[in-house]
Amino acid sequence: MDSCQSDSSVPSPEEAAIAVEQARVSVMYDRLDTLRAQTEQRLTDAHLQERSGYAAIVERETRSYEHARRRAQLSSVEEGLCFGRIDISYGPDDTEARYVGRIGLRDSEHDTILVDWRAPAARPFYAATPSDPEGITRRRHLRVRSRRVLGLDDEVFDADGLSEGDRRQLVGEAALLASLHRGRTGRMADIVATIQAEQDRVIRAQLAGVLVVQGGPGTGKTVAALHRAAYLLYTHRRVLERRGVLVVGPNPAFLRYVGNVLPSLGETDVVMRTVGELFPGVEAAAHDRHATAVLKGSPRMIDFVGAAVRDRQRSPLRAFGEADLRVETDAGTLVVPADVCAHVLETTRNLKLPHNTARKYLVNTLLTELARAESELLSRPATEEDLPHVGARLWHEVPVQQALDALWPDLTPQRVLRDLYADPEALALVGAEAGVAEAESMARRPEAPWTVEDVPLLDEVAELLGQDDSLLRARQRQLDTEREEEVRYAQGVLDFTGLTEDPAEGLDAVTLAARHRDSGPNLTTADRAGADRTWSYGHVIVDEAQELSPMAWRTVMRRVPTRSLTVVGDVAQTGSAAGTDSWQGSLERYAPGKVHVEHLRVNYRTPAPIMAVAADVLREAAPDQQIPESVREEGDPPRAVRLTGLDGLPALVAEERAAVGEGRIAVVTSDTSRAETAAALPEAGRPGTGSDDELGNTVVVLTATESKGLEFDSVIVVRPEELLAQPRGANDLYVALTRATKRLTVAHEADLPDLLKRLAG
Ligand SMILES: Nc1ncnc2c1ncn2[C@@H]1O[C@H](COP(=O)(O)OP(=O)(O)OP(=O)(O)O)[C@@H](O)[C@H]1O
Repeated sequence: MDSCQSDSSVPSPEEAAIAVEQARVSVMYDRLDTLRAQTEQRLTDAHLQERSGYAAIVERETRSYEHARRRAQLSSVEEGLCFGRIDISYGPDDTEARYVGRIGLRDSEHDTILVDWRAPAARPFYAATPSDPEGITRRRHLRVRSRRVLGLDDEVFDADGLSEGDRRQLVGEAALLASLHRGRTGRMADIVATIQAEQDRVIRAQLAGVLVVQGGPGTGKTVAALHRAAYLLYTHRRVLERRGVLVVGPNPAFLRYVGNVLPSLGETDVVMRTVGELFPGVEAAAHDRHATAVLKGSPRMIDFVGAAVRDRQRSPLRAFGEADLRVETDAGTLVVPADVCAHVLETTRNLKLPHNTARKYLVNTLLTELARAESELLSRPATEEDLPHVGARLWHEVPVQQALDALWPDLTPQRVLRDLYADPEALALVGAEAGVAEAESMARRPEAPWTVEDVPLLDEVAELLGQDDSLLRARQRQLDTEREEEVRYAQGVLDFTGLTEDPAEGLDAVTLAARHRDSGPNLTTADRAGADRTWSYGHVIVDEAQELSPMAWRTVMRRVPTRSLTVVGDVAQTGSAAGTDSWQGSLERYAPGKVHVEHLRVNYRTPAPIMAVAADVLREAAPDQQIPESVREEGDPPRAVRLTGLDGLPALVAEERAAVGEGRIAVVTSDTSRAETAAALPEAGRPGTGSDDELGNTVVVLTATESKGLEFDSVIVVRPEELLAQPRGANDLYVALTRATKRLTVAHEADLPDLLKRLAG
């Protein structure tokens, strides 16, 4: 079937080529349909399998899971199944046409008809350049919609005939530009059909070591990092399927924005988190004020946190204001003398065990001393062997527990920090001990929510506390609930298959659930990894990594002891108070000699006229940084508009709506003007409102920080003078200006800042 042929009886060369490709593509879709039908059938067969016995049931469940996975993968590749072809020359008259697509396909004879984009055989499709064609004579991009081949873009690699300018030409320029001109939807799309050579190097880099991808705004760092995750999962599936991949992003709105890309590439087993979500059980989204954020992110917090935990290990004098330990019990007042208490405390500390583990030693030793005191008080001599039993009995008396808890309590990370923040005296004491004079600035109410900056501190405390019983207990409760669920599920399996419980054979729902759990098909690696603070991931990708503080890096590194990371960011966009301005400075200590930096230099987002405005700001924000070169030379001229108040914003937004049609508009403000701007535009969406589709709104109001990593057809930057007055003002303004894919308006009330004078002309 070829709908693209014209009515004329002689097709043009392009029409003829399209007809040839249509025939090939149709074969691929036919094969896809066959595979889908087969998978569906296997899934049904697995469900109906009649063999009984544990092994058969477990096998069936495992197979069902695998078939369901395959079904999901086959259905995610419908659009754009095949998007490219390379012609490889092995000699005169010996050419192979190799097709590249979202997955690999073989025909019924087992011959390859489509190569997975991640396979080594597909590499030349992305990596070939006119100066290094990698053995291919032609690269062809196929434009396919709804199974129809609509058009072709060819690049012929005839290196001899090319000028230097042509050599620098981008890979598949026509296909790339077509994809860049598309309007924005509020969700990032995959770029599998138009990955560029410099991005391909990043995507296919080796798994080991720390790969830093440094690049200006819009150079495709994020999208390349996500494709790298898909590539690594494909290439190193056995390692990564077991250990999982973690992607750390700057904020929840960003994670939702990019959340489509991996599923569209057929990958769902990736854990996505912000730094504020890295500590299971805590979901922090708010940030501390600038100075507090700097303090909490600084390595000085390592000593501070250590001092905070030591502060909970107290002498009777510190805990009760008395040198001896005195406890009122049923038998009378028991006394452990000050020197004995001091000795026990010192010995416990010298064990150098985590706090909650060491507590067990301290409690047992002091219970023995209290037992000795009781036997003396009652004049009832007890042997050394008796004392532990007496101590165990004393532990059941509430005043005993309270007294020992006051000396060396069982702690959770949350409790350590919450108590400390709520107690200015303790803050001052701990600060003095750790040399942090400004510690009191961290004071706050106990009910205040956790901030993103607290999360690395919680993680640090957790390390010092060791295995925490209360968390274990919570986990145990969770496991119990899961187990109940599994039993219910297993019961369902039994009911569904018509197998009845047979206690004689041991076939019951509980045992089946246990078997099922051991084979583990229903709990994915991502599920398990995400819930476990001490999980070691196979690979970690950190996006907008310039925002991470030294303390946040420690938290991330704990999750990847092998130091297999992809770190993506732009030191010129650092807005966070404690963020990075040198990759080597932040990372070298964790992986000496293993940090490798790749640069992305081409901007795929911002047209040249807008980038020129941003470049003036970049020279101020980060004079050493290279200005990315825009792929798109043309674009609407950016403009400055003077407002007399924010009530002028709705009219500006209306103009932009008219200009971008279905496209999306962001109004970017300073932190101080955010509320006022949102009030002036009540119809606009705002992140953090909890709605999943907040970025799907046509118009959104964002601060520069919230806009990180996102992009919009039109951007209105409000009150640039206020953005510049923020602590990393020039960086914030740079971020705001570079969000635009088509149009930029700067709405100012004060005089236009000098940095933006280009807009005045
Ligand atoms: N090879 C490509 N083909 C098509 N589109 C691309 C390509 N590379 C990048 N893009 C598009 O360019 C835009 C910018 O990419 P991305 O957001 O990954 O850049 P970034 O470097 O992370 O930017 P920022 O630093 O501002 O967060 C996205 O819309 C992305 O889809």
